Amino acid sequence: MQITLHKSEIAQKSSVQITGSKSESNRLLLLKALYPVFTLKNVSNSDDSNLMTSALSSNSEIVDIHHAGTAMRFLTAFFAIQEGRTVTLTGSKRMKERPIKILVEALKALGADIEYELNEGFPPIKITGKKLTRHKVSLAANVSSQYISALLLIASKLENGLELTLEGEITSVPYIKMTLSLLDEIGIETSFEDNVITVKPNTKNPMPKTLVVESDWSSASYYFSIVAISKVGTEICLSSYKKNSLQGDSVLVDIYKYFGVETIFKDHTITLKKISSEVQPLELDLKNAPDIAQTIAVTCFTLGIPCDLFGLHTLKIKETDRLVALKTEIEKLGGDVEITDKSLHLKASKNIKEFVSIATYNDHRMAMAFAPIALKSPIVIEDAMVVSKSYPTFWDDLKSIGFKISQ
Ligand SMILES: O=C(O)C1=C[C@@H](OP(=O)(O)O)[C@@H](O)[C@H](O)C1
Ligand SMILES: C=C(OP(=O)(O)O)C(=O)O
Repeated sequence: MQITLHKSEIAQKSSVQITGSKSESNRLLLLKALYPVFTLKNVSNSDDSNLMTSALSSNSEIVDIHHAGTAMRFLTAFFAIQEGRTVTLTGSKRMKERPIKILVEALKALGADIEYELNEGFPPIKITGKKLTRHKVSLAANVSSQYISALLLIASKLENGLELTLEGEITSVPYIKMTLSLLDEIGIETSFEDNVITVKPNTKNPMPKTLVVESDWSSASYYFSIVAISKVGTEICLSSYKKNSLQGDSVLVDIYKYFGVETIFKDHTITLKKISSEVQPLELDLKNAPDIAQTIAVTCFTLGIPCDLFGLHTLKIKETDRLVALKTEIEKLGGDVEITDKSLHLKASKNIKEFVSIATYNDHRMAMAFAPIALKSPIVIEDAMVVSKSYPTFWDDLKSIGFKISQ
C-alpha cells in the first residue's frame, strides 16, 4: 500500500505511547523459553517479536522468521541446544542473503549440528539439536553483534558455560552489553574484559520475576527527527522510557542536541522539546547505533545541514543495503549524497522536491525515516505497511499528532 503524507503541521504539544523495544523483547522471549519462570511486560507488538514468540512455541519442522534478523540469529543458537529436535530455520528472500556463517561456525565449534540447505553461509539452515559439550570459542566481532548475543543467550544452559573471544573491532557494542545486562537481571553471572566474554553455567534455577521491557528507542528516533524539523516550542512526550537505558539508541538524547532538541526525563516519560533553530554541520560515528543512521541522515537533509556519518559498515547487510537505499531516495528528493561501504556524506541542500515517491525496499526504517519530511514538503511512501516489522501503529500515531495522511 502506498500512502501520501500531505504537508503537515503538528500540534504544539502531543504525546505518544511507544511499544516495547524489539531488541529487549526478543532476548527476553528467548530467555523465558529457557527459564519459564518470568513474566514479561510491555513486550514489543512488532512483527519481529510476534514471529519470535510463535517460533519459540512452534513444534513445526520448518520455522520461517521472514525479515527478523534477531529472530534468525537467536533461534539458530536456541534450536542448536534443543536435544532430539530437527528444525529448518528459514526467512524472507532478503534473509537468505543476510550472512550467518560466523554464528554457525562458532556453534559448530562448540559441537552443534547445522547444515546449509541452499547456499553456504546463508539461511535456510537445518539444525539438529544436541548437547553442546565444548565451552570456548573465538569469532569475528566486526560483522554483527547479533551472533555474539545469540551465543550469550544460550550460554548459561551449557554444561560449562561459555568463554567467547571476540576478534577484530567489535561492532554494535551496546547490543552485546544489553544481552549481558539482561542475563545479569535474571541472576546469570557474566564478565566482559578486553575482548573476552564469559558466562557461568546456571546452577540454580532463576527466581520468578516480572521483567518490564523499556519502550523502543529506535522507534523514538522518528519523533526526535519530527521535533528537530518543527518550530521552536514544539513538544512531544513519549512513554515509557528511563534515563539508564539498556538500549544504545538512547544516544539520540545527545545527538539531537545538535538539532536544538532537548530531552526532559520525568517519571517514565521523555519530553522532546525544540528549543533552538541554530544548525551546524554534523559528523558522527554510528558504529554503536546503526539503526538510527537513516533517521539522522533524513533529519539533516530536511534541515539542509551537511553531514558525514561514519561507522556504517553493518548497514549493507540489514533489511536492505541501507547506504545505497539512502543515497537513491535522498537524491530523488534533490539531495546530493556520496557513500562508501562504511560511510555517508550529505551535502547541504536547499529545496526538497514535492510528492516524490520513496521506495522502501522491505525496510521499515526507510519508511519511517522519510516520513518527517512531510513537515516541510509532501511526500509519498511506497509499501507503507513495512513499518510493522518494528512499529505497527506508526502511521496511526503520526496521524494522532497531526500528520495528514491519505491512501
Ligand atoms: O541485537 C540486536 O537486537 C540488534 C543488533 C544490531 O545489529 P548488528 O549487531 O548486526 O549491527 C541492530 O542493528 C539490530 O536492529 C538489533
Ligand atoms: C537491523 C534491524 O533488524 P534485524 O537485524 O533484527 O532484522 C533493524 O531493526 O533495524
